[in-house]
Amino acid sequence: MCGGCRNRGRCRLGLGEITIIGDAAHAPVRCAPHFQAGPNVAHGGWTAAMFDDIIGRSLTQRGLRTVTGNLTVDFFNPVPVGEAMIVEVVTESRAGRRWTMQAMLRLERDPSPLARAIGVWVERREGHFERHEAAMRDYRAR
Ligand SMILES: CCCCCCCC(=O)SCCNC(=O)CCNC(=O)[C@H](O)C(C)(C)COP(=O)(O)OP(=O)(O)OC[C@H]1O[C@@H](n2cnc3c(N)ncnc32)[C@H](O)[C@@H]1OP(=O)(O)O
Repeated sequence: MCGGCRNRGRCRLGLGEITIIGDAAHAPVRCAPHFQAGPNVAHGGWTAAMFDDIIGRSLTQRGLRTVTGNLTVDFFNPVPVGEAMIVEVVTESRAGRRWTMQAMLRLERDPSPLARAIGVWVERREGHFERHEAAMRDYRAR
């Protein structure tokens, strides 16, 4: 679970446990009603956040300490609210610290993709968060 939900013990995005199989992964997801945009349709930002979290956590579960470098989402069909869906993640390639990842979102019982994400995750250098904290301290002191 991400830092925002860990203390609550519940993923507010509605994302389930990730199963890792080699360099691929899958997870059950369900868009909660508070992320509704159009009638019974998920906000596109939910779909992007869901992909970001699932791909990032799948890498974390593989022992890789990464952050999202970039993320592109293709929206093929409206994503329903409250419906059981599956996200499938594959590793496209690795070059140095850069991992190119792809993921698909589909209904639990239908193979057609609703949305696809492709992006680059970058392995963090040691002290990543400490440098960020220090930069913010400097900024606030200005
Ligand atoms: C457990 C909960 C999991 C939840 C998952 C959620 C994931 C997230 O949302 S993370 C938050 C969003 N992302 C961020 O905040 C990242 C902000 N960016 C940064 O901190 C830095 O730009 C960072 C770490 C990506 C790169 O900085 P730095 O470590 O100095 O690396 P740098 O030397 O510039 O680049 C390293 C490599 O990455 C590549 N790279 C850097 N930035 C990007 C980018 N935006 N896109 C693609 N590639 C990139 C570089 O080209 C370089 O490649 P190569 O080694 O082949 O030359």
